[in-house]
Amino acid sequence: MSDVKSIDAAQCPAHAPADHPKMMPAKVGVLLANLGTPDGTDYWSMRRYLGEFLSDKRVVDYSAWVWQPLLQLVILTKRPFTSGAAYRSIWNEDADESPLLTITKQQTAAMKDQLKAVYGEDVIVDFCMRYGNPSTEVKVKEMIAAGCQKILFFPLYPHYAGATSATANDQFFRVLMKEKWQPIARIVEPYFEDDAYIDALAQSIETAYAKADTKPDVLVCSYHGVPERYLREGDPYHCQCQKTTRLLKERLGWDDSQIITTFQSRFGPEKWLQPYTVEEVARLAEKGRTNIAVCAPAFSADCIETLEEINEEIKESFEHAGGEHFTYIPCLNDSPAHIDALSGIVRRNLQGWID
Ligand SMILES: C=CC1=C(C)c2cc3[nH]c(cc4nc(cc5[nH]c(cc1n2)c(C)c5CCC(=O)O)C(CCC(=O)O)=C4C)c(C)c3C=C
Ligand SMILES: [Fe+2]
Ligand SMILES: [Fe+2]
Repeated sequence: MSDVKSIDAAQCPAHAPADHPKMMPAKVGVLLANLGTPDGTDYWSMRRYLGEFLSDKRVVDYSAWVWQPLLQLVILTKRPFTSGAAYRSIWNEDADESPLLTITKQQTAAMKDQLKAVYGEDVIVDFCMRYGNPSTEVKVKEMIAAGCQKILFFPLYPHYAGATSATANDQFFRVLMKEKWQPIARIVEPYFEDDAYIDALAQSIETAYAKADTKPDVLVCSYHGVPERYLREGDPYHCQCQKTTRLLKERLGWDDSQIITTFQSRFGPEKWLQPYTVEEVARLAEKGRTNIAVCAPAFSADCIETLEEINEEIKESFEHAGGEHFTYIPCLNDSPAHIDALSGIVRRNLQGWID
């Protein structure tokens, strides 16, 4: 059974008058964090979201003097329309929210169930977003108000990137900076080589291959890109992606001809990590590899970049170049193998705090 050490007002008789702040029984918080998503597909919802996201210097690191006029006067007058249309094509109309939000809620509910079975009521599980809602600030404050004296912060990105994991962590610590009584904090490490994560990916691929009418010639592992310069400046994201593909290849017992690494979602004029997925799938089709599968191991949940970019734009590029069969393999989302992997990572990281 779990045992969270606590202090309460009774242990502090000298300060027990009526105005003593209310002391909750001590809990441990597990806060899952993803990127964020717009509240709606209209121009202003899109502009608010993109404005916050693209003003983050961890994402676009140009000097504000150069970048902000371009962003505010050019990019944010056009992109909210084009991105809004892309989001509309994948929007979860029933819940009136983006798929990323729906799936993150499902993942959180499944994690809550698993961790409650182990730790009972002593662990509180919730999620937050780096941009938009529910914000990191609101969720951290809620956890503190609920008595979380320790918080495990878990950015749901298998691979570390300054533009994702680091900025999520920055935001978490920015919130803690304002607290009189700061909770003890831990950050979960990137899990790109975690056995259970690789196994969950492998299982999803084996299932998709077993269902396919004809076995794909090649599996394209398409990772979200970053500017190539970020790699030269020390960001390990590229190497961690390459390692995931290698481990996946070994786990599947395949050779180099059966699986490749590519990068997608290029933004702006700079050179990004290569090869670009959109070009590589066309090259594959031209070389006669007309039956391909594509998976997206860098995304813990399906989102605009997978459901729209891969399954619409990239598929179109492949078919335009003569490709015949395109299978998109969904992200791990709330699949039992994924939830087991994530829960295992959380349990390892809670050791010493709660047993
Ligand atoms: C402009 C630079 C961008 C960098 C660098 C970048 C890195 C990066 N992003 C993800 C994961 C996601 N990105 C998503 C959407 C998205 N990404 C960018 C730009 C950069 N990303 C934009 C402008 C957008 C919005 C959509 C659009 O207008 O094209 C999402 C999906 C959000 C959703 O609501 O569905 C995810 C997830 C990673 C992993 C990464 C670097 C490693
Ligand atoms: Fe992105
Ligand atoms: Fe590398």
